[in-house]
Amino acid sequence: MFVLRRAGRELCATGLRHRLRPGERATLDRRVREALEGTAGQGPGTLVGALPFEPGRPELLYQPEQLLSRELPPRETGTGSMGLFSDRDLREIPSRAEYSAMVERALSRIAGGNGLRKVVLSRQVVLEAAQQPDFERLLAILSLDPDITAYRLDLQPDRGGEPRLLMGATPELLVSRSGRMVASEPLAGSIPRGREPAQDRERARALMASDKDRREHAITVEYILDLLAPLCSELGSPGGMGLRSTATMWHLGTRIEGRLKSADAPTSAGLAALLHPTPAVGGHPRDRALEAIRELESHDRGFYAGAVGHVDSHGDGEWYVALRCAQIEGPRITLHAGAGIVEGSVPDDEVHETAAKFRAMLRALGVTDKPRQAVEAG
Ligand SMILES: C=C(O[C@@H]1C=C(C(=O)O)C=C[C@H]1O)C(=O)O
Repeated sequence: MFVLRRAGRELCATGLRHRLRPGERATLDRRVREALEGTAGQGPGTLVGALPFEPGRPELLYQPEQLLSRELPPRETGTGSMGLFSDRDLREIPSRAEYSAMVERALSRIAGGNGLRKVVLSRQVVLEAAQQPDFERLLAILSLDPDITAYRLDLQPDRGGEPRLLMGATPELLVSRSGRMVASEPLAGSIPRGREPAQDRERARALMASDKDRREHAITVEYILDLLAPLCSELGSPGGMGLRSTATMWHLGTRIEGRLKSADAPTSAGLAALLHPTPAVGGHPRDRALEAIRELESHDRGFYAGAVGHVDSHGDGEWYVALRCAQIEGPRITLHAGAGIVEGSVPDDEVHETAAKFRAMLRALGVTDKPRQAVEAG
């Protein structure tokens, strides 16, 4: 099953009819067009799926058996919890001290003058549950935050056995295409929400005023504008940079909108492949950042920080950055979170930022106070 659920709308796909032919990421747009032409008139005219973080790894993209797009009644808002981990423990990989040391190493590289300006480093929280979570319920709880898009992706849609899933609640639009209109809404520069309203407002103000976060943000916006500019006749960010929030985080965000020069421009999947990974999840310059991530991170990102979305036979569709997610394999749940490092980043702050980014999923899973303190401290 594949589900994408956001304010008032849900796209739900079941079954697998045709899997996209594997190939180089640079050929994704062509392969997507071929698949949509080859299956025209048979089954839904849409492919759904995800791109993994690593550009060299195979995508998971397929034509489903059924596709249902429907309006949803206004969402309930609030928070909920599954109470799954009452007496279980949680492991942080790498440990906070090791993550902090990774950030130091990244800062040395940035200062080292090889051109690296930004790198996003991530870490994991691994939970061993007593039982496999109820996926429907987890998605429903994640969907209570009106500022996110909740998603569910079966990682082995054509195989039986123990389910392997990616579920999450992302605040970030990588790219959407509707006819000639293209949009992207990168987020970069973050601070955890405050517990009290006055503290919360103060944090938002501090984020907007932070030179380090503004630089981190600007790198991402410039990168996306540079890549989209050759394809667009009009392109800009009319609203400029502003604050975005989720139930647990403040972010700096910019909505970028453009008009494609030609109807033959890349499909939404092709645009996702062009932009991904942006400096919001990789770094800048892209290849240097990917090299640094491969050397400094010891875990596999899989689909975390990749892109999840859909594309139809007109090329339309939307792709979200696969953030705030958990990979679920039976009772084992792996959460991922990362933070952008630029000159001026403070290792301890990045530890706290990543801890806060785990919160939405940990709360939904109902991790009890003991492990929650371990992750939420600060
Ligand atoms: C990498 C993550 O988030 C990304 C990094 C951000 C930052 O460094 O400020 C902000 C939003 C996301 O683009 C994550 O949530 O794991």
